[in-house]
Amino acid sequence: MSARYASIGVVGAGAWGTALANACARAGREVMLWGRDRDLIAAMARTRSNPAHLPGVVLADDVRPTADLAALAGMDAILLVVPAQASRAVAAELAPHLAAGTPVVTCAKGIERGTSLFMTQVLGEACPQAVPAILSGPSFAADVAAGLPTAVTLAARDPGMAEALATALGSSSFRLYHSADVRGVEIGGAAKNVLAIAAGIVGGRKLGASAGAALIARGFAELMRFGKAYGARAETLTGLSGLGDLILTCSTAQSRNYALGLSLGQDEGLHPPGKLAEGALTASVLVAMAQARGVDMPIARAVEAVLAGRSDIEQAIGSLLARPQKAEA
Ligand SMILES: NC(=O)C1=CN([C@@H]2O[C@H](COP(=O)(O)OP(=O)(O)OC[C@H]3O[C@@H](n4cnc5c(N)ncnc54)[C@H](OP(=O)(O)O)[C@@H]3O)[C@@H](O)[C@H]2O)C=CC1
Ligand SMILES: O=C(CO)COP(=O)(O)O
Repeated sequence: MSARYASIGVVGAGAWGTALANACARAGREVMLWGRDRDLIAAMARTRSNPAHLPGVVLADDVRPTADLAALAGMDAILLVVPAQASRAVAAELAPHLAAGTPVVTCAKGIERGTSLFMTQVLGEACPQAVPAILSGPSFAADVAAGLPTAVTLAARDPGMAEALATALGSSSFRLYHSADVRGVEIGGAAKNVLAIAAGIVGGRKLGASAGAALIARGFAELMRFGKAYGARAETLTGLSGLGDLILTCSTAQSRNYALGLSLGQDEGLHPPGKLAEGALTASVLVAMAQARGVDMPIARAVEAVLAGRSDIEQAIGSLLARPQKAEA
């Protein structure tokens, strides 16, 4: 066992937090998994499962569920796995329990509404004594929990820390590539969710596989333009956390963002209700940030207009198809 990062605190006992806790245990780490719902945490400890968020998955023996954030004090590193819009509040609650210099790896995919801040920037404000990092890439919680092969990227500004964390958390089935391009990794995860809603709409409207492929390619052009405008490296955007996650999330209704788009495309409204679809929350801030830097994102704009009720699906599709044909860029 690597001496570094032997103990990991996972903050957030949803689908992804539970899957990551199991992945960390598989990598030989000692894991504490925090959730806010005391009843659910007690049931998880008793039944060694999380039927509320990840049914059918057995919690690894080395994962200790807790409802007490203070119990995470002294953990070598923290994974913050709550929704993007809840990350500031939860990080602020966690802050008093963290030693200076503790890495906090955000695993949420989104941009904070109201502040237009990326997830590591939110962490920097809410938990200033922590060292922010990000984990993102093509990885459904159910696949990771089942031990199916997955590969994601972990980025920290200090390349040595990124590599040590990737080594500590990775295993043969959960492969972690490391990077120093924090901004690039967080942009890919946030933007792809918005574009996945568009892909779902294409699926729901039965526009065909060719249209689906065109949507991914043109969506990727938008992600690249946005990323470059906000300081991402091109090789990150073409990697696991950018193109890799865009392809995954735009391809299957296993994605909650795609499933939301599918429902919109079938004129069934914002279904399935109660399921987290980060893209629906990030769309407006992504579009506003694109506009602020003069980045053209017609697909993201169309998604935002549909979600805001300013456009119906036919108008949104019509506006995209009516755009002037131009050189590919
Ligand atoms: N699921 C996946 O396959 C993947 C998800 N992600 C990302 O991980 C993040 C979390 O998603 P996921 O785990 O799937 O979502 P879930 O809906 O499965 O779980 C969300 C978890 O966050 C908790 N939570 C929500 N709001 C708060 C709050 N204000 N304070 C404390 N806890 C809160 C919920 O608690 P409660 O149960 O009490 O509501 C729940 O435990 C998202 O940003 C998502 O994009 C990334 C990769 C894969
Ligand atoms: O981010 C994910 C896979 O990489 C999960 O996607 P959804 O949140 O759309 O389910």
